[in-house]
Amino acid sequence: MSEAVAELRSVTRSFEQGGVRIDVLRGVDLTIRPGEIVALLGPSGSGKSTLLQALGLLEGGFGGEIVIAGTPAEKSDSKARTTLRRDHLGFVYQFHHLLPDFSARENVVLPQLVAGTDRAEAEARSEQLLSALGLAARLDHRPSQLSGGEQQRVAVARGLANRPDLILADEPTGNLDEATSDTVLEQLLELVRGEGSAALIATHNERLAAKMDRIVRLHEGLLE
Ligand SMILES: Nc1ncnc2c1ncn2[C@@H]1O[C@H](COP(=O)(O)OP(=O)(O)OP(=O)(O)O)[C@@H](O)[C@H]1O
Repeated sequence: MSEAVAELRSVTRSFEQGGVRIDVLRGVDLTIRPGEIVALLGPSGSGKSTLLQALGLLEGGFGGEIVIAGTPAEKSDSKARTTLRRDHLGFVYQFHHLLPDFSARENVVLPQLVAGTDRAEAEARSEQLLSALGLAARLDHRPSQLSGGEQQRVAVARGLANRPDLILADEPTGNLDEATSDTVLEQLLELVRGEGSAALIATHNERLAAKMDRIVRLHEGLLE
């Protein structure tokens, strides 16, 4: 059996607001295997973003165990978490957060340079990913010169740029119209499968979730 790319064991997270405590995650267990594409479903406010944040290693405050590529993250210091994130994780958000002053190509090149890839290789990788997403003619456009669906595709390319073992996607097509959302998600799934990455993709959309390998649902703080 190959090692899990990520594991949550009895993960908890509570928030306190106005003296009221909400237990958002109440003991979540989840194992994601290499190459597995998992849909994370649950109503608004059920904790999907919170669960993705547990795996994203940027936020604290979680109980239980979070294991990325065999390394228990809660026992790692912030430098080690940054390394884990850089070496194993890729992120795609609902709103693209592209750098407005950089071209599509540069937005995909930059995270690779940060990770130590040389520029020629990073540029080739960016062109390959953006072309696979139908953006070969948009490499030098800035985000403001791209449509919403095109911007989101650049964000997908950026999330995949460093060949992560696990993509964490929070409503990656949530701000797009239905037809565009379907196209972008299909392309995301095809690319992720082609690359052999695993993915955890939060969505409200059952139809899109059905195209993934497995569905997990958040209900009252637990996965079912
Ligand atoms: N920083 C915070 N402080 C207080 N409460 C929070 C915080 N972050 C999240 N919550 C609460 O935790 C619950 C789960 O939020 P979360 O964003 O994880 O849900 P979600 O399933 O992703 O929702 P949506 O589908 O609407 O994006 C919500 O009730 C939210 O108000």
